[in-house]
Amino acid sequence: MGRGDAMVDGAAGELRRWVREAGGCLVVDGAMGTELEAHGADLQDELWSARCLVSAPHLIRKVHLDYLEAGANIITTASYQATLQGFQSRGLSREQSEALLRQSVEIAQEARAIFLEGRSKGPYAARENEARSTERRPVLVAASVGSYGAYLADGSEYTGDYGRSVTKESLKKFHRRRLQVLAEAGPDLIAFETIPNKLEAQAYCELLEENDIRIPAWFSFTSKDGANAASGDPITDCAAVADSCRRVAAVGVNCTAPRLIHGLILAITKVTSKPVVVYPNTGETYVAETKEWVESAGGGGASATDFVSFVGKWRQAGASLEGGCCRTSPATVRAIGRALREADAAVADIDDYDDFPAVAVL
Ligand code: MET
Ligand SMILES: [Zn+2]
Repeated sequence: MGRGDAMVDGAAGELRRWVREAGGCLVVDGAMGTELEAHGADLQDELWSARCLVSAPHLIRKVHLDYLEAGANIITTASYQATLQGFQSRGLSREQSEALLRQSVEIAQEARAIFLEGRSKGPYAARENEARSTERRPVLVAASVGSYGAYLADGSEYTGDYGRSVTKESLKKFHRRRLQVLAEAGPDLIAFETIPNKLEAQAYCELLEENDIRIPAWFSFTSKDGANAASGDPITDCAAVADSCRRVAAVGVNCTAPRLIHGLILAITKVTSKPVVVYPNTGETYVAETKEWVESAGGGGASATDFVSFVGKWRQAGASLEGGCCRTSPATVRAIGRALREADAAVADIDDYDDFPAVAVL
């Protein structure tokens, strides 16, 4: 990390300020795609959740609002699988496609406005206690950029296998305009999600620089073994790429089994001091052919309760942004927030002991 470089603290520094304002950690929302499906949306389509940008924007707004009500500090837009190439292959014009990308950000901003307004004058007596403890909590919109594998819709975000013809330049070309459009829509953060390999992280890093994107970004990788990104590139190599990029504010892992997360946090914190973001799935496996999630061979699936039992451990290991990915829900996010508050209260208690004479600790 180029210390002394003002921009380094620009991106990571701004995010750190939000983390501080939230009391030490930020709650990221849960799944968008699978939550839309849980509400009855049919996403058996190559555009997946992006399909709802066209057909059911009100549903997307509802999911954002549900996560805000559940205590999320960060809501992630429905642009994960929204690409100009994907929309245009469906016959939409370039203008229409760009408008849909912008709308993904606008829908989230609208949900935030409704949420904040409701809190200032709305009837939230029943939520009073909870509202008070989170009164000044930051509420941020992260524009989702799914990996190239998400566009391919063949599950390759979980294998990192893009084939030989895909180069850093072709990845840059693929993501460039989409990134520009999303950035121009004015989100607070850009979430590069389910990155399966080092090459794509390098491409993003160069794009952020070349396009002078000043919105703090996070790079979030997928892993199947707890030590490497999905492609087999060591997670430390991937995190080091993110660390070297001054526009990157946080580094982490998403859509990965909960049981693998602890080791990954420990590995990532070896190579970067940037904030760490984790938002695992429930531990099930995605089958691209049928577009379904199935129980992983040998188990490993985590119920909401199991998932939440990990939260404090991840916090201790160094994660300061936590949420959920596929198959998690507002209930998971509510439980994550509660577990994080408990973990931080426990740490505060231990700190208090320092003020007592040693004998009092015994
Ligand atoms: N933010 C995206 C979503 O929850 C991430 C999907 S990972 C396959 O829909
Ligand atoms: Zn996911």
